[in-house]
Formats: sequence, C-alpha cells, structure tokens
Amino acid sequence: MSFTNQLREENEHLFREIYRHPFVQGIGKGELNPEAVAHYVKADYEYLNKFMQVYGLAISKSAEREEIEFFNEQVQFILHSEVHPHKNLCEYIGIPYEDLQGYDLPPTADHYIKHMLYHALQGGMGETLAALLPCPWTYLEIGKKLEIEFLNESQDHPFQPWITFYTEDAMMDVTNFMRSRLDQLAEKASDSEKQKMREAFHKSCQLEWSFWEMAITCEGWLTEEEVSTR
Ligand SMILES: Cc1ncc(C[n+]2csc(CCO)c2C)c(N)n1
Repeated sequence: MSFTNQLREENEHLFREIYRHPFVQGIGKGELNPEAVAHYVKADYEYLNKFMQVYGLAISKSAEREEIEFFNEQVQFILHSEVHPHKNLCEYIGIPYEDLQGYDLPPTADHYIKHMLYHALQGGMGETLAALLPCPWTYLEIGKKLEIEFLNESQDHPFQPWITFYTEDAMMDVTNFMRSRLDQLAEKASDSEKQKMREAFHKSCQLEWSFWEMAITCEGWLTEEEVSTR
C-alpha cells in the first residue's frame, strides 16, 4: 500500500467525523447559522493568505521546476479561484466579501497555520507536503460526498457553487500531485522522517475538524474581562 493510502487509512476516523461535522452537514442541507458562516469566511480568508506563504516556503525547498510550477499555480488558484466558494457563502448571508476581510485569526485557525509554517520551516519537502495535504484532500472528499448525498439537478441548492467547486478536476489534481510527490519522498525517507510526516498529516486532519468546530462555535480569543472573571 502506498504511503498516502496508509495515511488515509490511519486517519479514516477523522475523515469520517469531518464529513459528519454539523457545519459540513449544514452545507449539505442548505441550512447554516449566518454568524457561523461569517466567522468561517473571516477566518478562512486570513488562513488562505497565510497558506500562500506556506506555498512560498515550499517553493524555497523545491528540487525541480515542476514543483515550483505547481506551488506557483496553487498560489494563483487561491488568489483567483478559491474566492468563489467564499463569495457563495457571503451571498447566503448577504454580507459583502470585503467586510469579512482583515480580521485576526481565531485560536484554532492560528494554531493550524502555525502548525503548517512549523513543518515548512523545520522539515523537508515531505514533511511540508504531509502538513499541507489534508487541506485539499478533506475538501475534495467533502465535496464528492455532499454532491452525491444532497445535490439534485432539478432543485436549487444555496451551496451548489461551494459544493461543485470542490468536486472539480482541479481539486483532484492538487490532491493527486501532492500525494504522488509525498509517496516518492516517503520511499526514500528514514523511519524517523516518515514518523514526522505521519504526525504532520494527522495533526492537520485534527485541525481541519477543529476549524469547522471553530466556525460553528464562533470561537474567539478570551477578552481581558473573560480571563479575569474565570
Ligand atoms: C481550513 C481550510 N482547509 C481547506 C481549505 C480548502 N483549500 C484551501 S487551499 C487549498 C488548496 C489550494 O492549493 C484548498 C483545497 C480551506 N479553504 N480552508
């Protein structure tokens, strides 16, 4: 079995729970709390800004032009394409996209991005890819499953653009490129390097679940007042 198939199997429980998460199920049912949606878009916009910087670090570790080209394309993808699912969510809540930009990252989003920055700064390309991969892979699976379970051609669905964005070939291509590079690197890696890749991947899966939870609970930093009254 390939290394990334092993990673997928070891994290089956988290992939299942991500799909079962109430925010993800709310996308499927077409019913979401507007405050949770605004919280998600605010956090995700800034998360994606930092995510592009992780791609920048990955470029600095690239051994071949093909890798540089891939990460460069993915920065373009985030800048110009990944705004569409955000705009779909903004339309649902009737708030202009610009009004949801420029906010501080809530604790979980901050943790997630710093986890990726850590592996990109400390580790090699394998560790970096292992930390990045759950991001496209979990969204690809969410999109595919929601499409099968909830999309019906004859009926309007408020999140149809969001769902189909993540089922397009582009999402499969990003996931497959990262998987094949990571599989190649794992073949040559030592046991301790592979262990670091496993840990980076597993924590990113956990943080993907936590990101949905952060949105639905409108998680924020405690105010001074809250700290002093606990
Ligand atoms: C928390 C969080 N996780 C994953 C994505 C989806 N996503 C973000 S970047 C990227 C790959 C682009 O190369 C994908 C699929 C998101 N928006 N927010």
